[in-house]
Amino acid sequence: MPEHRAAYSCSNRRTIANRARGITFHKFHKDKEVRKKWEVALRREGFTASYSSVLCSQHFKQGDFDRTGQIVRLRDGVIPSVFSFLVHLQKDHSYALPASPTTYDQTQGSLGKSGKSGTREEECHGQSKEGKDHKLKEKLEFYSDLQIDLMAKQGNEYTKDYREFALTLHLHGPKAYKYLRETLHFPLPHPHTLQRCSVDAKPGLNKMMDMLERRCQGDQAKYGCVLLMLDAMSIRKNVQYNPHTQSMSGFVDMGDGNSETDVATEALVFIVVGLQGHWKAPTAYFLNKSLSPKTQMVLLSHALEELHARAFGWYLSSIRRPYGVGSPQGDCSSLGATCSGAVCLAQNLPPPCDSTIYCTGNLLHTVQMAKIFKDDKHFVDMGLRDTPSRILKKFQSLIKSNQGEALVSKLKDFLNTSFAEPGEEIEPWLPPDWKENPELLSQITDPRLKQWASDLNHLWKSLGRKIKQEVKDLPDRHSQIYVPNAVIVPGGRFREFYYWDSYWVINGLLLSEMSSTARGMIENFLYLVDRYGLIPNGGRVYYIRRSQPPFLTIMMDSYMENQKNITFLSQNIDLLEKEYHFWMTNRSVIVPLEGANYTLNRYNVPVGGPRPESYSDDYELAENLTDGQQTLWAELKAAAESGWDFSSRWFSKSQQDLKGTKTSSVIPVDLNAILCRVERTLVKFYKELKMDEKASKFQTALDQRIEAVKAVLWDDDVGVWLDYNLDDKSRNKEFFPSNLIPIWATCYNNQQYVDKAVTYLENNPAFKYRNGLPTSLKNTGQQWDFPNAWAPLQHMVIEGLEKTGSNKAKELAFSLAQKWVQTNYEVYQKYNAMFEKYNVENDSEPGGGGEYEVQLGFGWSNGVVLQLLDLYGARLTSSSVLCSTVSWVLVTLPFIISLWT
Ligand SMILES: OC[C@H]1O[C@H](O[C@H]2O[C@H](CO)[C@@H](O)[C@H](O)[C@H]2O)[C@H](O)[C@@H](O)[C@@H]1O
Repeated sequence: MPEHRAAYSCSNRRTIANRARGITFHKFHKDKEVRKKWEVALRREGFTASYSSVLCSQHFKQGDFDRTGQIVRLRDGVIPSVFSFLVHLQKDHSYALPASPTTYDQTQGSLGKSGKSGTREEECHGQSKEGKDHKLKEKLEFYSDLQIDLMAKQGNEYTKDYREFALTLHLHGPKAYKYLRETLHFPLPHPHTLQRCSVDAKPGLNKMMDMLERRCQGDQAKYGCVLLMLDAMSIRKNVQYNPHTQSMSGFVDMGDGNSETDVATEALVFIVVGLQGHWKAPTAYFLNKSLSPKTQMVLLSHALEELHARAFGWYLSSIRRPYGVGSPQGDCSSLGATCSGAVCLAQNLPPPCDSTIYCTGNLLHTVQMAKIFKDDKHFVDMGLRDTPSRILKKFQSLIKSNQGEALVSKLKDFLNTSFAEPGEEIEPWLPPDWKENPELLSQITDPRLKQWASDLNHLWKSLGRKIKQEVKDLPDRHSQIYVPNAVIVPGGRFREFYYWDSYWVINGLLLSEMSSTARGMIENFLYLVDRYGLIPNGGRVYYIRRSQPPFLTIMMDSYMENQKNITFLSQNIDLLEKEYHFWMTNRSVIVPLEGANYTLNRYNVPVGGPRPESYSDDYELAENLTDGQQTLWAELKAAAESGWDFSSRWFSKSQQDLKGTKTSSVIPVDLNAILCRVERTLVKFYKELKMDEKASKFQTALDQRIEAVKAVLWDDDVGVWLDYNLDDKSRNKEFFPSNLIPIWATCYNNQQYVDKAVTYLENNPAFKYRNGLPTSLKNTGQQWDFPNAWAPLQHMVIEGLEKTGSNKAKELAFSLAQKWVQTNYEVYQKYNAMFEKYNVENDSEPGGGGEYEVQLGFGWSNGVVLQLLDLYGARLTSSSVLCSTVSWVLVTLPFIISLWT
């Protein structure tokens, strides 16, 4: 009767050679109970020993044998314990790489409960799950780059790679393996043969990562969006000698090459699960003994970094912790996650956008950190000359074959050949509604100001841009976001539209009688709300997950005041409301104060990674932080969302510099004032549209906000509105022009607030500067601080004061307008240019500081000057009264002298 070797992967036979090596063969024990134990020890599903089943002596420990007699016998009751299991057989017992389809399904289930998986999946690609067959097909596709090699295999020899592939495929999906082998007749080894193959399944990262990376490059949509699972489980102490690899296993092994003497009692397994496409891949495992939560976190962040470096887009990590080790809450919070109980879902922040060229990945990191361009924005504004996946492939091979100095020079060549210069995707655009002599010019008395206003009117032509059709056709080759209508850009490095800048641009355009251009820009914003649910900071993909101060409804108000186009309003009112809801859903927070709860808004951008357009600055700023890098980067983005990037306004009390930026802890006066004005405008719009229910809904929202602004932001001692800090539970007493924006927004219900605030301004040292109202009184070197002054802030303060009805306020308003116009005019005379910001301290100088050179152009500065000339055209002068007297004397002196002589 033939013998059956019962042990998995055992190839020993009764041969002379084996007998010479001392290998003996042993029948299964007669005793039922002992026999059962042997069967279990074999880990063969459904296996029952028959009379002919045998085990060779290599599956027993030395001490299991009684060698006293002539025949080598097994001692009574011993159980075989030495096996070289393939990893997929280890799963039920110890350190298995969880590869069965059930693991995947369970994962889906647990995520489903938390409500995260579905949401992420939809957010990522918006598709639903597919059927079983499709799953199988996908598994096969997953390996498609290896199929050609397989079909080409000749002869009986299986190469190492080939064996590794076969083992990995079998591990990954036995059904797929069977299908390939039996239905498609791939020359794959029989699963039994496979059992004899040794596999390099050592702890640490395995080759799956490489395969995934290849897959991801080929199909970013399907493979770029992944979930990283970390599973920790207890294992039985089990030290074994593996004759195939001639090594011992069972000790602590972190895959770092260090030999440990402790026996492993725990296994950590990392599995990458495709959120789109139903695939999963075990990518790493570690054997350890009571791993500290901190080390677990280190391993997890390495795994995340690995994904990041290999250009995987979105990822979440789900952590199942072993019982009784550490506090899940503490561990998860270091990753910015929230947990409950022993199971927690750590959500890694999404990157600024999904592009593995413009927003995440090794290419972005390498180019920006090589500092090839003076301004990081240069690289992320370049278009691609080829598909993203081909460009990434080229980059990978460049990296592989070049290091050190050679890399930078090769990178430059690569950028020259694979990328287009910034701006090639847009063309200059002459606004068709541009007019030589808008009515506004005739209202300006000072001839020099009149000429200047005419120059500014001409500037619209140089700031007009139309996005080329190719951006619409091949969006993934451009960082520029497609919008249907041409735009007026700020200028300089800002080659795309900016959200809040456009409010002052549109106001200026309306004064220049260019209402079609203004309307086109508003339509673009409506299109963006419709498409993305928010208006991005600016017209680039790297701005897509953050916005800017919400001016859309107020822009529409400017347009409506000018054009009275009720049809346009009624066609788009829903989108105005949709944008409002974005802010209320994603940027609101409940502020508990003195026993009441108030709903107010803040800037908050839960998005990870450095800002792509300022990558190296952000990266270096956070470089020495042991934890909290992601948090700092998110806070910097929130500051950018405020439009005040950067400012002492967002610094925390304990750290008064850029590293201390904690924007999301601040309830900003200006944001809430702007939303007050949005709510008031929506009430007005709905009344005009005779939609009373909606009007009263927004009236209620407005009333509630006015109450909340009063309770939380009004400070009766200081006599003005102040930012409220959620961490310190206190108001920031520093001067900022934003403290006065509620006047502009009419976000109060009692005139006495205005009177007090006017007195506050009049007595504030900030008011004394002859070149305008500074952004703050702190000189931090940041651009939204002293000594810089910005057009939008001057405008909101001046227009607010002007409309209060108080004479004192109107006087202050005019005085500020005169200072601002004069400063801008003097700088214009000196540099023949308009700037984005100005210096209140030094005469005739633009502003400075911050992370980039001061820019010329400049959209909002032009718009604000035109607005002030419209408001006070008959009174404003190009120089101060003293200066104008002197210049009058100088002009008229020769005439006087001639009369005299
Ligand atoms: O590149 C750095 C930052 O540049 C922009 O901010 C500044 O310019 C914008 C356009 O004029 C303006 O809206 C903003 O208030 C300025 O601080 C950009 O908006 C930022 O997101 C970007 O990080």
